[in-house]
Amino acid sequence: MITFENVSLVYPNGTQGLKDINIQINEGEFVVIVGLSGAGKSTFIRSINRLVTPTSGKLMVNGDNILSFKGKELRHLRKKIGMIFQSYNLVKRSTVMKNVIAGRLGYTDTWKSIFHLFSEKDRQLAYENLKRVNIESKLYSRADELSGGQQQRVSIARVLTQQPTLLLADEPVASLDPPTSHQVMKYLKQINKEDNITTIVNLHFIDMAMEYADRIIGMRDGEIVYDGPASSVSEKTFEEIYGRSIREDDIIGGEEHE
Ligand SMILES: Nc1ncnc2c1ncn2[C@@H]1O[C@H](COP(=O)(O)OP(=O)(O)OP(=O)(O)O)[C@@H](O)[C@H]1O
Repeated sequence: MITFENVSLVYPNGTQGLKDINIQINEGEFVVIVGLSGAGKSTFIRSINRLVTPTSGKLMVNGDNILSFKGKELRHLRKKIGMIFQSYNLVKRSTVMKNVIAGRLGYTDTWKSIFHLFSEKDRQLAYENLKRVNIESKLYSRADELSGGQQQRVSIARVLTQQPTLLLADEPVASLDPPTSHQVMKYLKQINKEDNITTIVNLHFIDMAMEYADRIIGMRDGEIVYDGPASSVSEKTFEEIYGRSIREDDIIGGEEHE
């Protein structure tokens, strides 16, 4: 369980990224955060694995206030939180397998990881996870030989190999075309349901949010301005969150290719 209690974040230049956030996210939920560019979605998500550090309040993750975490505690927290980025963050010149097995780094002694001494069990786990996202045939390809959608699937396999209890995805489909975006979102949703991994995704397309979210949190100017089940969200809700009428470019459209 994740609880934000009066959490605010002021960046060093004085910009207020988060303003007095109070919210609870329960185990196993699939939450989508929506809001215009600059609303604070990334800041919210990155606070949870302390890529950014809120400047006041309490941020409880499974009973601990992670805002006081340093060193070993922080490494332990990050080991259990998988992160998916818009830009995939793969090591481009490395093979798919090497990228995926890197998910085990948090569990491997430093000296072993330097020499790539991963156990057979770790290799098997990496392979199984590549199979889950249907990309095992690319095992020996270099990451930069793959399409954007394939690279994002590899990054999902890497995160699964980390065996996280929580998955954060910061605009995971922002660089993909509509069919590929649906495919990636379907994998994320499937993993959330099958493995009961709490999943928090930032998205800016409202049709995607409505299709895949169980719960939608709307942000504007660093504040939470909406929180409710996806089933009760309408175009009007988004207009309230965005503070303007909905435009064509707020919708991704399309469907997954079979
Ligand atoms: N490192 C930083 N230093 C100063 N201000 C920042 C920093 N990172 C973000 N901000 C500011 O904080 C606010 C929230 O940004 P954030 O990136 O969280 O929004 P977002 O909703 O994720 O937007 P986007 O979809 O464009 O990434 C914005 O005003 C942004 O300019």
